[in-house]
Formats: sequence, structure tokens, C-alpha cells
Amino acid sequence: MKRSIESSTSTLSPKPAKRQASLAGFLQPKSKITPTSPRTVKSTRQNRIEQGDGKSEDKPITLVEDEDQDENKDDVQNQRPSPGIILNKGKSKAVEYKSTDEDLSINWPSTIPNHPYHLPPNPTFNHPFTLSQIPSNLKPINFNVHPQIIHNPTTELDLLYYKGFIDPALSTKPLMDYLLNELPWYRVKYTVRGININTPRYTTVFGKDSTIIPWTGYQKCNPRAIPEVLQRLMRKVEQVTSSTFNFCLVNYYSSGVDSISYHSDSESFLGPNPTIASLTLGYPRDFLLRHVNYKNHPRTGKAVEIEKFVLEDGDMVVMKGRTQHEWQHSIPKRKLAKGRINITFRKGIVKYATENYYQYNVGKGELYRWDKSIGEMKEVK
Ligand SMILES: O=C(O)CCC(=O)C(=O)O
Ligand SMILES: [Fe+2]
Repeated sequence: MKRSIESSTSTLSPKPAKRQASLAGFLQPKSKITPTSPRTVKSTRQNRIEQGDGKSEDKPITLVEDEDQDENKDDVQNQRPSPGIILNKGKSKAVEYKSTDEDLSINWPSTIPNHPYHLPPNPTFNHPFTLSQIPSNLKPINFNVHPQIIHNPTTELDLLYYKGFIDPALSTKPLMDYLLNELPWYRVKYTVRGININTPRYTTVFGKDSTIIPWTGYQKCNPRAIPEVLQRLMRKVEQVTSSTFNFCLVNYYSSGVDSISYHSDSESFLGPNPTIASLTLGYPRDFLLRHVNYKNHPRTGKAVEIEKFVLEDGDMVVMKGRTQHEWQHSIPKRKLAKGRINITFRKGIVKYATENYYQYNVGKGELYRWDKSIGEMKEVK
């Protein structure tokens, strides 16, 4: 994860306007907002550190100073549809492709030549505890496969946006319950240049990079097999996006205080233009995208507006092309939010991908598990 450091008091001038993309938004254009006047935003070292987290030890961490990172005002009035250019805008909701994961090969990944996910010694390899059987209401998993294509050649925003990709009517609730109850969760703490960072969300990771290093050949971490239900999701995402993956990172935002600050997943260990698929389960959260030169785009000389998507239960956003180089993304804190799981699929191409992802998503291993009786995470001592 790449971040940049800003000074403790900065003048944001002009602040980029926000836009929202949603299916409803495409159909009902709302009024455009103009950038607000320049103003000074103050933040303390403390709150910036709490927001900070990072996944790359070779990159400076970005402690972002932007009031969008805070529980902020409700700007629903100011939302307007569509960022960039929506290439298939006209089709909209009329086309909804129902699909399940029953059409996927059971011999995945060996059926795909050079697939980057190498099978581990066993399906639960290196898991800290065994997972329960997948419940019958997730056999099959149901999908709605209708992407909106968002591509702006000037700003190089390049996304696919699937509303309700995991069918919210049938599959998101059992999937969220299963993952919450069955996965091992971590609240990773680490130090970057003397600053203590508490990752402001629960994290966990599965998978291994595509090198031929065996699963047992890592000294700095113990890579874990991707659990079966996440493999099935990953295979479906591979099918619809024509991509391949070998990592699954999962975030749990337990409330609106949990967040991820502006960053780009442009680590060189993912290759030059990584495709990253990002899925939402549970409570909706704002997903903001900010151009790396948002104050003054080098080609147009103009400010670039922040793009805002409200990611709802089942939605999938696929970031591709140069998006990770040209844009940063975040899930800012929001006062009223409740539990949300985010699942990302990525492809790591060198050993360092594995070491980095386990360092920042499992860490030293203080384990949390979901406690059904209190509806909260509990540390397992
Ligand atoms: O929760 C999300 O939607 C985004 C997560 C993310 O950006 C990441 O894990 O790198
Ligand atoms: Fe990210």
C-alpha cells in the first residue's frame, strides 16, 4: 500500500468535488457540485496515526489529512451520478445476468495453464483452526453478473462496477455470517519509522505468490490455503473478469470508526498494472477515489473531482489498468456505519508479496474470533 506524508496543517485549495456512482444514480442524474472554497484543515499527529496503516514496508506511509477521513457530514445532496465515462450506461438495470458458481471446474486451478495459485499440501494448510462445513444455503453461491464499465482515458480511472454481484437476496447474509464466524481475524500493530500504527480494522489473508517456492519454503511467514468458500468466490471472479489471482485479503470494519485511509495498491510485487477485485458484504460504506494529482492534473491543468461510490451488500469493484498508479482509494470513517466485510483478490508475483501481506494482515498473530453470543470480536488468549 502506497501513501504519502502531508504536513500537519495543510490548505486544500480547491477541494475536489465528490461524485457518486450508483445504479440509481445512472438513471436519475442529480445536481453537480462545484469545488468548495479554499480552507485550512488541521489535524493532530494522534488522529493521523490512528488512521494510518500500511501494507508495504518499502514505501513511505501516507498519513492522510483530509476531512473525508473523518466521520463527516452527510453529503447526499451533493451526489451526482457517474464518474469518468460509463461505456455501457444505456443497458443499466434491464440486463441482469443471474449466475451461480455451479459452472466452475472442480479441478481448478490445475485446469488453467500457468495459474498463479498453486495448490497447498491440504485445503486448510497452516490454518490456526479448522473451518466448519460450508452451509447448505451457500451451495451454490448466487451472483448477478452485470458490470458497468467506467473508463476515463484522461484521468486513467479504469473500473468495473458490479451492483449486487453476490446476490443480496440469497447469498450475502449466509456468506457474511460464515466468514465472520469461521475466519481467524487480526488487529495488526506495527511500527513505521518510530511511529506506532494500530491498523484501524480487522484483517486476515490467505494465499501465496506465484513463484515456485513451495508453501513450506517461507521463513518470514506461514502462507495459508485459501478457504474453500473464498476459492469458489475467487474462481467466479476470475471467470467474469478474465483474470487470475492467488491472494485473498479480507477486512472487517466492525463499525464506522474502522477505516482505511487513502492509499494505492501499486506495490511492485503485484506487477505493473494489477487487477484487484474488491467485494462488499454487509453495511454500505463510502468508497472514495482521489487522483494522485487531484489539485492539478498534469494533462488538463485542472482539479480532478473525487469519485465516490456507495458500496453496498454484494457489490464488487474491479480496479484495473493504471488505476493504482493514478488514483488512491479509501474507506473513510463514518459515524453510523455497522459491520462490513471487504474481500479483495489479487495476484502476487514475487516472494515479497507473501511476506508483506502476512506481515501486515496477520502480523505477530494476536488472534480474534467472532463471538456470536455478544455479537463482537473477542481476542483468543
Ligand atoms: O474495504 C474496501 O473496500 C477497500 C479495502 C482496500 O482498499 C484494501 O484492503 O487495500
Ligand atoms: Fe486498497
